[in-house]
Amino acid sequence: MCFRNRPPPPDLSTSALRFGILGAARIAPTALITPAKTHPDVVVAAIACRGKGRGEAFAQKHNIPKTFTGPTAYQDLIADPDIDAIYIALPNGLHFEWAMRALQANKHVLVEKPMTNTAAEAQQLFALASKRGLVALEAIHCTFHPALHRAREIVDSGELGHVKSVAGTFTLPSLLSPFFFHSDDPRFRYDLGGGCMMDMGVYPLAALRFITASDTAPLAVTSATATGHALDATRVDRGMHATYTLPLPPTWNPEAATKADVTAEMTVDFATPGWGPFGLLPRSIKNEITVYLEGGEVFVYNFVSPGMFHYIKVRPKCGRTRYEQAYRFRNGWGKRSWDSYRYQLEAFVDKVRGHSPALWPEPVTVITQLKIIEDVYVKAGMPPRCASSYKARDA
Ligand SMILES: NC(=O)C1=CN([C@@H]2O[C@H](COP(=O)(O)OP(=O)(O)OC[C@H]3O[C@@H](n4cnc5c(N)ncnc54)[C@H](OP(=O)(O)O)[C@@H]3O)[C@@H](O)[C@H]2O)C=CC1
Ligand SMILES: O=C1OC[C@@H](O)[C@H](O)[C@H]1O
Repeated sequence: MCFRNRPPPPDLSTSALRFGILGAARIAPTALITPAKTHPDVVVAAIACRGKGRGEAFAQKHNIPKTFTGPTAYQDLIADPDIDAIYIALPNGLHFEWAMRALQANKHVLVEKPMTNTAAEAQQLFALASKRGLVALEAIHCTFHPALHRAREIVDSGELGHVKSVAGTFTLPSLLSPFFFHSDDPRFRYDLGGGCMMDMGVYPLAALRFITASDTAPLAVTSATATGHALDATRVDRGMHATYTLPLPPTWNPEAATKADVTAEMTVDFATPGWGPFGLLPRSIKNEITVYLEGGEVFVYNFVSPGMFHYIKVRPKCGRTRYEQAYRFRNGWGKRSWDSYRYQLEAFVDKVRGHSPALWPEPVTVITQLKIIEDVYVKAGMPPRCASSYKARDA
């Protein structure tokens, strides 16, 4: 548990950005409702939920003034002229349709990760946003946190020389898995864009691309091994291990850029089995990135939720190991109390307001990541996630 000073609630300006949420999702309070409480320019104004009772209870619990329920709830919320931006916290396979519908209604969109099921869909979505002058952001929150920026800075500083390889792991032990997911979770449904690579996989992939400044470069997938989920073993991955070659900018590692010897590796799992006799010994949660450089290693503990707690271990081959933490940017910007979701919201609002966010992923970053995910599935012998049947009228 983390005890940190919370700043007092800000005065809301009357012109604050008015968010509507699609889906009374578990992640909505963490990703938007709580961060919005400390953002002076954001109001969560409406929630849309298919179930009447659930929607009303959610609205009451989170003090959301307007509730849309029933089969047309999502479309009704999107059509509300009182709403400026839509937060889409639906199963992955529905992101494209509802983000497109929201953009068509001239709303900005904050879309949960992964942005869409396919790279082509993300391309279409960004094209529409750009055509209409709207903001579209994929909510890979950890890359907005100063901790990942600091790790990138250390790697980039050259103090440990050139990058040789990078590894990211985000796994949950099988013992804890049932506390996180029900058996009917959309994460296990192929038709809803499920699979561990689509879910937990987006974090190490985005983080290792970000920390090594290869976030706009196409990674070549060199191997991928999926462990099928018991509910749909040939299409839905419970776990995924993938390796890549990483085209780092030549200024970083000229030798490697020509020999393509910078490698990346990632492992994700919804439910890593135990080990030892009969697999009875439990594993722990793993949530870490390591960059191996010529002169040592940079290790980030808890790269997924660094706002809660994290550390960056810089371990030179010669010399003393040091530990760093970064809850604010080096220039002092940010707040110790902000988590990654709060930094992400700050960036979103800055973009809508025409200011320069501390980080803004270009469409190519998001589209490339989805293409890499498609390649991973193919390499692992599983079908890439299916495209939405939704046909946008204005795309
Ligand atoms: N940024 C982050 O840290 C996290 C992001 N996520 C992402 O957020 C999204 C939602 O995840 P999570 O909060 O766990 O999801 P939940 O299962 O808690 O909620 C999903 C919502 O989707 C709606 N929904 C609409 N159609 C369906 C359907 N066919 N089956 C199931 N639900 C449906 C439901 O809304 P209704 O209320 O209308 O019934 C439900 O509330 C995912 O894309 C996931 O990847 C998830 C966890 C963490
Ligand atoms: O942070 C997370 O951890 C567990 C995942 O299933 C979830 O979707 C993800 O965003």
